[in-house]
Amino acid sequence: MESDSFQATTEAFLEWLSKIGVRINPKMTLKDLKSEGRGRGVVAAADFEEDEVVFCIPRTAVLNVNNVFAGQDSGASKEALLQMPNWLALTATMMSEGQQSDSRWAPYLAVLPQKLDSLVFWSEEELAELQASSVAKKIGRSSAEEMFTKHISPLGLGEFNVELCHQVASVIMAYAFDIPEEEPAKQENGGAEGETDDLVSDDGEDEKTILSMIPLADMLNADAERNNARIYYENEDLEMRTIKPIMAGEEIFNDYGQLPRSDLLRRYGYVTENYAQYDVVEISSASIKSLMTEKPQEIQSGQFLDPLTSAEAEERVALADREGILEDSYDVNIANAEERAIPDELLALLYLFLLDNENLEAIVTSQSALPSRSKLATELVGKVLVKVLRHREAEYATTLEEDEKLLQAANLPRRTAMAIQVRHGEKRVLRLAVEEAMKFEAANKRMRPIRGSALNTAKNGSNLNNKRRAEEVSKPGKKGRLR
Ligand SMILES: C[S@@+](CC[C@H](N)C(=O)[O-])C[C@H]1O[C@@H](n2cnc3c(N)ncnc32)[C@H](O)[C@@H]1O
Repeated sequence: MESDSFQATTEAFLEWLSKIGVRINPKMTLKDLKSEGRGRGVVAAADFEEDEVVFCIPRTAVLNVNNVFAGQDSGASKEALLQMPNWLALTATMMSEGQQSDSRWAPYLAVLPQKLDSLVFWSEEELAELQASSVAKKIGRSSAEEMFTKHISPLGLGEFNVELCHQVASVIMAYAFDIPEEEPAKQENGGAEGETDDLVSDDGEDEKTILSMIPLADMLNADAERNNARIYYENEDLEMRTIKPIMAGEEIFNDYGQLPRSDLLRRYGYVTENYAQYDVVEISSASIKSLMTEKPQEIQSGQFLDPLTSAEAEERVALADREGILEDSYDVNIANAEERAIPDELLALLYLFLLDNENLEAIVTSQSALPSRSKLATELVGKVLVKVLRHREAEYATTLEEDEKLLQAANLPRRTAMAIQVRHGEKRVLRLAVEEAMKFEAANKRMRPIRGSALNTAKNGSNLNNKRRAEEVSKPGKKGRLR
């Protein structure tokens, strides 16, 4: 029976862990949580205090390129692996270990899943349910395949096929940790220059890290607000410790990061409501430019903003670039204590598109600079932003309300339900941003004129004298972020 073999594999894994020196707090258990949709998970069998060790893993038990090739100074395989990005080198290493029945890590490899629900495995039809979510363009299936063929195929690992590579690489994406490298190994690891390792995040610090599979540490599930443990790397051993008291019967959760559900689905193949707070929608600067150039925009009934010519739009885009606020796309979020829903840079781009010629020239010649956020948020910027956000929402094939109805229906296939949750969350982000943009009320005095308008625009803008302007500017010619 499947559950018998699942249990037997778990037991063999636990036995192996103790043989290789992993010390496990007897108060933790590794449980079958399949009925709750979470595979295996770590559960407290008795109460834990805050900062108690759940388990301790010697570095030698970790599966990474250094440990697999420990003691081997050079050699064709190792040399080839060192030329690859980290995630690809680990993929090759795991594939190689997976083909050796006497692999030191065999009982560990046996508990790893054959397949996840991460987006790389979705069919075209399933992906279509994500509608206009930007995540659909970030899966990178074919670029990964090019890498497999270029780097892994020539290694002659016996069984090579692209599906197997995807399987292993997706497990790495969902299970691996980037851990600080040990001192003696410092010279040994690293991807080829110029090739980025975008499967895992690097904290951006100088510390050298190595992508590693850490047996048992990767059996912890995660669920945004339920995080109650974390891994510490400072010691010789890697330690999983509680970060708050945990009661008997509670699951022990790691933290996979503040991921929007789109990315959680892409990388880990699941979503939960607790991640909705991190949902995000991308607004491309190209879409804003085309809205500003394509036709007169009705700002409100009978009042129109004339389109810019392509040359005028280009000039403003170049200025945005010079001012350091041009991005390919801007993330609109759900506001929280650390972050605003609508980024300053997006407001600044709209502001530059909407400035009248005199005030545009003042910025071009560095007589004035982009103002602070409160002054960027003019009534006109708000109205145009509402258009941009609604235009973005219209790119999704269904409405927020239709998605709500669909989500209430029982028996949706798992992937369809997850896709609807993602696209529904993104539409909610857009609706909340519209509410915020509608509250913008800073004066429009520097903004381009609106035909048939009661909006307060050019009448003050054209009279603006330099003294008044100087009150609002920060350093003339100052470049850079507004935050
Ligand atoms: C690091 S592993 C955790 C161990 C995993 N449950 C197992 O049985 O191997 C990450 C994977 O666990 C699953 N997972 C983690 N947290 C989850 C959650 N809150 N709900 C559902 N699945 C979860 C997802 O399949 C994810 O890709």
